[in-house]
Amino acid sequence: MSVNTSQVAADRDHFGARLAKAVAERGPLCVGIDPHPGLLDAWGLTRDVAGVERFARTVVDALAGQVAVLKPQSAFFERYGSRGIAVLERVILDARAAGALVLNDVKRGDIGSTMDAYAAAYLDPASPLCGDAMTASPYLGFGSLAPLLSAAIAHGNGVFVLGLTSNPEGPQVQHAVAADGRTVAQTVLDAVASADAGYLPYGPVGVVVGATVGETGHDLSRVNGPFLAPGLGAQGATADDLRAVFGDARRAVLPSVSREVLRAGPDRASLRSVAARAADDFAAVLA
Ligand SMILES: O=c1ccn([C@@H]2O[C@H](COP(=O)(O)O)[C@@H](O)[C@H]2O)c(=O)[nH]1
Repeated sequence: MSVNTSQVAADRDHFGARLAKAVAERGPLCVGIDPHPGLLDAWGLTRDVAGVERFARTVVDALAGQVAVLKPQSAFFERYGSRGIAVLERVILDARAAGALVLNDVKRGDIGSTMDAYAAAYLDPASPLCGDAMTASPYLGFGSLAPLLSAAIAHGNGVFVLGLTSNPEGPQVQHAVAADGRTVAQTVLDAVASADAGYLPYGPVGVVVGATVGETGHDLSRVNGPFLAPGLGAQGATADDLRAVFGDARRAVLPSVSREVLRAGPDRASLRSVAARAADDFAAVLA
């Protein structure tokens, strides 16, 4: 696919370089901010927007100065309408101000002209919802993501494209074989590899590969972008699974954990210590 690289943000590094720096300084960990109703209960918070706000601001307060990436799961904020979105805006602002990169987990995918609007919403610094990166679905065709990729490059931000997702239903679509004999997921991995060609240490277009997927036989070796690896902890995968899933590609893996860390709250010191231990465990496997 072709992406307009002529407008690369001149004032800061591209996302791959920013992510590599954050991981080098803070360790390989992305913590999800997923205010599940059950977690609100466990934290002694109300199941409403006030509870979500207290929850999310506690996570930011505890972890934004420590972990490389925070990943708010947009659905948990959207469910409360405009007041939930206002909380999300504040989370993005505060987390970035404290030094964490923010990955908006929104999994957007639509026709190209609508993707222009999603690009403006999540990747253009003029938007209050702009973070450092967003998640996107390539299942309307990888080419439909072109507006996101162009905007990401223009603004020094990133996009994580769903490749091999952590859920058990994923293989039904992602392992299906396309007309050229490759699996659907392999076509996504190869398209990501093309989009990131030439970048050092890796490019701004990442791919989601769940730590739960096992050894699928997909070729990850040509991908020159970061891998986001959810599925650790609550979904059953462990640090050791990263070695089996990613093999030699594991230098570029960003492990992502939500519930397993969030269960340590609301005590901030406990959140910090569980996150620090997770980052150390992952670093040992990914070295
Ligand atoms: O393949 C995918 C893509 C995204 N996710 C998201 O990550 C977190 C996982 O939460 P846990 O509590 O650590 O299970 C959640 O926000 C998902 O929407 C994923 O799990 N798998």
